[in-house]
Amino acid sequence: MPSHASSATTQPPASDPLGRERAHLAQSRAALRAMRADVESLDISDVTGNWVNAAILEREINDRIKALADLADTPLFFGRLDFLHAPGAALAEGSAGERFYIGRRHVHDADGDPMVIDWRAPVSQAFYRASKKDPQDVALRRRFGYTGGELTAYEDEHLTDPTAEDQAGALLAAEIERPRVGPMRDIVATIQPEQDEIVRADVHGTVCVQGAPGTGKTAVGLHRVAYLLYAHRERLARTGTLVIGPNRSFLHYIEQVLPALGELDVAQATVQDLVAKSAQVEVRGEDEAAVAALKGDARMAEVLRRAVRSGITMPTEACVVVRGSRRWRVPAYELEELVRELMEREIRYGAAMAALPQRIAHAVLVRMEQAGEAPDDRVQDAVARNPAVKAVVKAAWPPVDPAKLVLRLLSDAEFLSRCAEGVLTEQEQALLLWAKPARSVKSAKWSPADAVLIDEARDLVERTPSLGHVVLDEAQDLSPMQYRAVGRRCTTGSATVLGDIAQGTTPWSTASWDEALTHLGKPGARVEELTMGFRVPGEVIDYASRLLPAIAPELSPARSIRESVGALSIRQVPSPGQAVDSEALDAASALAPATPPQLGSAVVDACRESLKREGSIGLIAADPRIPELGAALQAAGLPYLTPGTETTAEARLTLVPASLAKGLEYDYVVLDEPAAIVDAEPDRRTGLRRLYVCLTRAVSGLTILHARPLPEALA
Ligand SMILES: Nc1ncnc2c1ncn2[C@@H]1O[C@H](COP(=O)(O)OP(=O)(O)OP(=O)(O)O)[C@@H](O)[C@H]1O
Repeated sequence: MPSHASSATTQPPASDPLGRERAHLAQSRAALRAMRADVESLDISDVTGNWVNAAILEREINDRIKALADLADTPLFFGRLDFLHAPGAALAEGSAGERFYIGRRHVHDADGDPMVIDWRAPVSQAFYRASKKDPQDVALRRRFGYTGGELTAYEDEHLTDPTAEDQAGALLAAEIERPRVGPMRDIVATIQPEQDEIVRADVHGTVCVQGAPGTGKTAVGLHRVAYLLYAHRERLARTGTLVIGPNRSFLHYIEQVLPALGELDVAQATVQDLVAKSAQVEVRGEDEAAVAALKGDARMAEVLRRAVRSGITMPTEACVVVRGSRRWRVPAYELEELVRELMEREIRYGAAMAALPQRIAHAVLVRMEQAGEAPDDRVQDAVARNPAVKAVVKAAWPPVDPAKLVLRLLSDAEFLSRCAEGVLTEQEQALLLWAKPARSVKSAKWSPADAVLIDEARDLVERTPSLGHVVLDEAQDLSPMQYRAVGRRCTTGSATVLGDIAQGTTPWSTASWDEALTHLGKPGARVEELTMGFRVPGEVIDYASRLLPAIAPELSPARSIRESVGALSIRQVPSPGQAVDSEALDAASALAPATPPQLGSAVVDACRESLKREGSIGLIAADPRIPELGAALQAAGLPYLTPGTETTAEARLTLVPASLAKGLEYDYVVLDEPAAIVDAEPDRRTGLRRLYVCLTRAVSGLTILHARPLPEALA
């Protein structure tokens, strides 16, 4: 079997297979260095005519140099495929019997022959999908283990040999259990078949992924963007890609994954960032839950549609255009017809406003022609700009400022009632109105939900530009109006929607994916389910899943890839004079759910214990308990970070408010007082869902400390 590695001059003997693989790695590294040196030595002085081109080219070259960087602590390839036959003429890279090394990026030698194949190339797909049942012509799949940047082990699967025993699994387990320090890592080496199906799904279709905590939804979404950028580079570079996450600390946690895969140009934002930017208002206010839920209700779209069009007025007088010595008259009934016709067409308000003067001018031109004149396009444009025509347009189809319009809706009861009639009840209308109406757009205390309304109004006036692909993570928390806001940013593109109904913690959280996809404007999109958990140990996920009947009865519990015994520890901290009898505690907590100071010191002890192990530690607690625990950690001399700050080998403990825990993970989690986490939410189901999120953040171990009784299902 020909191999590019075999051309090496210092080839170790066949009796040292690992040595041979290391030699191929060394040669690949040298080839990558040569590729980088080629780019660095490019002289662009005579190909760039002006400084703008030069700047663009220079940026592209710099990006290319960055993309060709050799990551010191990961080897250039993580796998090898030996095919039995020619993979097929349609495959871009590869020929009969050849051996392929699969890695993060493509590396070729001086002759242009591949040393490492990009994991996204068609030929690499077999690395993720081939199985004994369907070997896809793969004779051998080899997975490499590594420490730092050096290969230390390998594991073989002989897919076409029925007598061969599989050893695969240990490296995957080691990869998953590798202690977490720093931001989220890529999973290219160990993407699983069910995940790969989603990663490589067609760019034209929207995919929605329901998955229990830790099933790899975020990882899959990020790898999907990287895959799509590889497969449709030009198109997506033009239209743009965007990853939407729930908050800044989450975005910070995931921000290194795509650059590590060589993708530097993917935008990241929260829904709030996105709409506040386009709405051009400062968000400084908060709505009460009921008000926010109503503002996020899809019915608001109809209210806004009516509001935007509320100023349209039928002309009652003729339009008289004077040109030279002649006067041209378009009667009121004809103007009305033009306005009605535009109203019936489903075009944006602003586009119709721009079309109306041209329509009126056309009516004038028809009259000119009837009178024997031969006006051309320039005359039509001049007529469209005529003050008489402008005056008619301004009165009939007045300009709309989206923020001012929403301000009026929320302050003017009569206007709101006109726009909301038959859509919202009177009580609902009353709920929407500001107690103290704002004077101006600038001084108004806009809430996040208001910004979404303004964004919707803006889109009714002027089409929001669409991106090529949008990944929407933690989607279950979006309101229908937020789904619409995301949907209009991918009207001509596609989306990957990731979420878990059981982790919905907003009052408006998604009840069904079909409904959510309809609001997104992608009805009928494929819904896939991921069921294998990679984060949470079996014992912990089983424990957390006891909450499912109360929080999402339609979902089945996730399975875990690992059964690590002893991963879960539950400790009750009795306070002096307080019975540990749960009935008594229930009665006590109903009155005043105070938490004894002993809990704080037990929590500090648990943190100290966890810090003796390797990896990151998250202390998760109800938001109101954070100041007290922060003080306790400080008093004990334990330095801690806040979410979004990168953990390092020196600073490994993060104090996490329950409201920010979603999407994050730590090797060891110390969970403070579950009852307080439940109580911090407006209703019990949301509280239990928040607790479910917090219980499922640990990779290796979870310690729960409580003084108050645990919620029933967990007791
Ligand atoms: N195929 C895989 N190989 C190795 N690790 C994986 C794999 N899939 C997922 N993981 C790891 O499992 C952990 C959980 O993944 P991820 O955060 O994507 O899950 P999630 O479904 O988004 O979880 P949550 O619902 O809690 O947000 C991460 O550390 C991720 O790197």
